[in-house]
Amino acid sequence: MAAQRLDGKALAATMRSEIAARVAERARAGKRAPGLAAVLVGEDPASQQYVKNKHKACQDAGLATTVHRLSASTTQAELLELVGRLNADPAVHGILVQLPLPKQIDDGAIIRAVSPNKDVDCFHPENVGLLMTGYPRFYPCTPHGVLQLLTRNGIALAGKEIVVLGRSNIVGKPVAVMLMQKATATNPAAGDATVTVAHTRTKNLADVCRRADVLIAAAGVPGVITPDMVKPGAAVVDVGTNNVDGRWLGDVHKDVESVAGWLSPVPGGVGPMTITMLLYNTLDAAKQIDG
Ligand SMILES: Nc1nc2c(c(=O)[nH]1)N[C@@H](CN(C=O)c1ccc(C(=O)N[C@@H](CCC(=O)O)C(=O)O)cc1)CN2
Repeated sequence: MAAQRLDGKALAATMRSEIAARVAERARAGKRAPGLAAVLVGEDPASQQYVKNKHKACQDAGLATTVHRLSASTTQAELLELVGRLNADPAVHGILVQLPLPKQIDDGAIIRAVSPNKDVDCFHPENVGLLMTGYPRFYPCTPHGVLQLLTRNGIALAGKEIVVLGRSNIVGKPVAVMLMQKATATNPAAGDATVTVAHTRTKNLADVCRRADVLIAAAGVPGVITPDMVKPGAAVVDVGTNNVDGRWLGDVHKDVESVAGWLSPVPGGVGPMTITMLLYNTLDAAKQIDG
């Protein structure tokens, strides 16, 4: 039997209208529109597309959004100067610097320069620390999108065996932390699950993955999860967005469809949720800053 679809496009549309309604409510109360400043350095085609999609999603939901496009030869000092101006601008509640950055720029220095109060990507070490210790200021967008996709489809996580394939700072590490954390009133996006983090050096990777009730594939390797690595009926979330010859391919092989109980597609799964959770965080930042 074919897996049920974890439809990120449909859930993103629902959540974006919920966000738009809350933005409209704030406008009726005389509050300033939540403002997002996106910074794009260079001409990487995928990054250009992501920023364009983020900008449009913000506009559609009634957020105030600006895109700052800088040339590929921008220096670190020039980028720091722009980030400093955005930090000081009261109309900007959220700042996102699209990654990856060109080689001459130290992305860690830029991430640390964004005000933690406006860090809607949740990449700043202060926000990572708050997330890790169970007092999140923001939730990182892709991990939060994964949790929403699972929980809003009725997939219970508490006590489940979850395997995360991938250990990046953007996805693997934070999604593992969120999935294992105890759910509390101050930390509702938490899974209460038993989590194993696997990666390219993991021994017996297929055996480890097959233990999972929920498998999160975030390795960035097209088709790396094959049907023999999946427990029958498991929920499989594909975080991979690999552009191969102009086509978007996930980390999950298409034949997994016949083994899994639930499967998120690529495109149309986690990607649209990542953008939605950015809108969610920008609204949240506006609430935290303006009330
Ligand atoms: N500052 C950030 N940089 C990067 C992040 C991030 O969260 N913040 N994540 C990734 C890229 N990313 C968001 O920026 C992202 C990747 C993919 C998608 C997406 O919607 N993918 C589509 C397929 C592509 C398409 O149709 O255009 C999908 O899966 O349906 C959105 C955002 C690295 N950099």
